Amino acid sequence: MMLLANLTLVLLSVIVGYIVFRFLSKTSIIHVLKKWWRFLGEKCYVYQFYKVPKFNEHMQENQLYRKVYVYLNSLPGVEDSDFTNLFSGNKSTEINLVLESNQVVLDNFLGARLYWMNEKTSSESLILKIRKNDKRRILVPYLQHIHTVFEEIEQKRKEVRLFVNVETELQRNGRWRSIPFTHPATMDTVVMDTDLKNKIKSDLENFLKSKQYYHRLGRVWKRSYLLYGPSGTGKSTFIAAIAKFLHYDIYEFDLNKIADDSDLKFLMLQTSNKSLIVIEDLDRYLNEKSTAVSFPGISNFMDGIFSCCGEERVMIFTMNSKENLDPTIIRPGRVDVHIHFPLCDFSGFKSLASSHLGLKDHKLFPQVEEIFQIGASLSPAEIGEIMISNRTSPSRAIKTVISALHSNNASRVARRLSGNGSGRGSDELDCKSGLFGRESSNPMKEFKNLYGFLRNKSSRKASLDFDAAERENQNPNPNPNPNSSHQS
Ligand SMILES: Nc1ncnc2c1ncn2[C@@H]1O[C@H](COP(=O)(O)OP(=O)(O)OP(=O)(O)O)[C@@H](O)[C@H]1O
Ligand SMILES: [Mg+2]
Repeated sequence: MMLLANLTLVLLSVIVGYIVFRFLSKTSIIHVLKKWWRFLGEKCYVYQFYKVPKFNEHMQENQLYRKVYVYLNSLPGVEDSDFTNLFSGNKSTEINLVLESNQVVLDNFLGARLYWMNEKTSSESLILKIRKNDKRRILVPYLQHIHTVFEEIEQKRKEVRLFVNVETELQRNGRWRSIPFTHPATMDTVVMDTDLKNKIKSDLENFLKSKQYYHRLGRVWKRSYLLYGPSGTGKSTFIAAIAKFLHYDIYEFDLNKIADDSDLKFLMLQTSNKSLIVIEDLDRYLNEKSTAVSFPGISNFMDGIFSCCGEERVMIFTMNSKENLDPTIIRPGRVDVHIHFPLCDFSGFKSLASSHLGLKDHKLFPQVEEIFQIGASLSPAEIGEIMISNRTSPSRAIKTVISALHSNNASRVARRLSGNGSGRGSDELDCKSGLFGRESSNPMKEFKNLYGFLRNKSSRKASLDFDAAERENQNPNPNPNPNSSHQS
């Protein structure tokens, strides 16, 4: 009897507690209590105040004010402030929160609480309130942190531009012409092995944070990527995605419009930092010797030794094939990361079906998988095109992909029978006709192996190679890598 009464009492207290909690959380009482609590807590400390005025005594704008202002308006704490202004941003859907005058916004940094007030009296200024105990420990790193965040925000706001070099005679306006870069590709829209994509993203992010590291090594702060694979596999699209990801301008070098080595150097010196330096189809220039720039000229350019005045460049070179090249052109240090873009396999097909047709599964998928397994393949560009033209009927789209794969397979077998299909050179010839042979019998498996290779063995290689697993297996003693610690 006693036990039952106790149980009822506990149950009743839980119900009452729950109702009170619901009531408090639905009303503002809990916020009022929190505010009082904070107010009482604040009274127990001694504070120091710093004023950041908007203008100096000569009425010139204080750059620090602008940095702090942009930083504060990006803080999640602005949303919690009692009063916040809403403004439309640069893009039509963008809404910015801007702190109202005399509102306080709270920030946390390295375990310390900091209070900012947007003071608008006779002169505008921002006031920082910080506990005296915390001041010595955090003030300097906190101001550096504000500077870094401000730079990141500014970089993201900046319009990305595409620069192309023009012939010498137009020199009076400079050699670069630019337009806003509005390519719609993003890291999300590029079809690629997810692990590999994440690995590349984090490689880029690590690069951005590595200024001190590169300087300590006495190296130019640049990172170079080689994107190679058959036509239509997404190399150029991936460059666009990287530019968006980094918010970097693109400088695309057309080597046919460059007079000689010193002209190349001159153009490089005219690029700005925080930019992508791109040479598309580098293998074509080198193999066909179609440019007036010499081999050492290109090598020096790739080494980044021209970036005397600015840095933070990401260099990207694309190629259809690494074969038939002088290997020194893509040696470690000159090219840091090799990324293979293979033809589609079944998993790539499924990603395209999902993005282009909204299909996660379909009764014809097993049939598609089967034909991929016997070695047929198309480029993502070809499969994507078929899907776009048949997007009103997913079944028709898949059937068309199946017949395209069948005819690819038939021509592959015919080539093999006629003795022309065994070498990689002939695969590349096929690239030009639009129907491709495969560089490996199972590119995605190869991709995954390669990625596994990167994860397990990158610490021993100077350049990351997403296509080196097989070579690595044949060579149990690869060169040790002195620079690997920042790479993975
Ligand atoms: N992996 C992919 N993910 C998404 N779209 C792709 C992919 N590969 C190709 N495409 C689509 O195919 C078209 C051609 O791709 P892209 O120009 O990037 O190929 P590429 O590898 O640069 O070819 P090339 O070697 O001929 O220059 C683009 O419209 C792109 O949207
Ligand atoms: Mg391309």
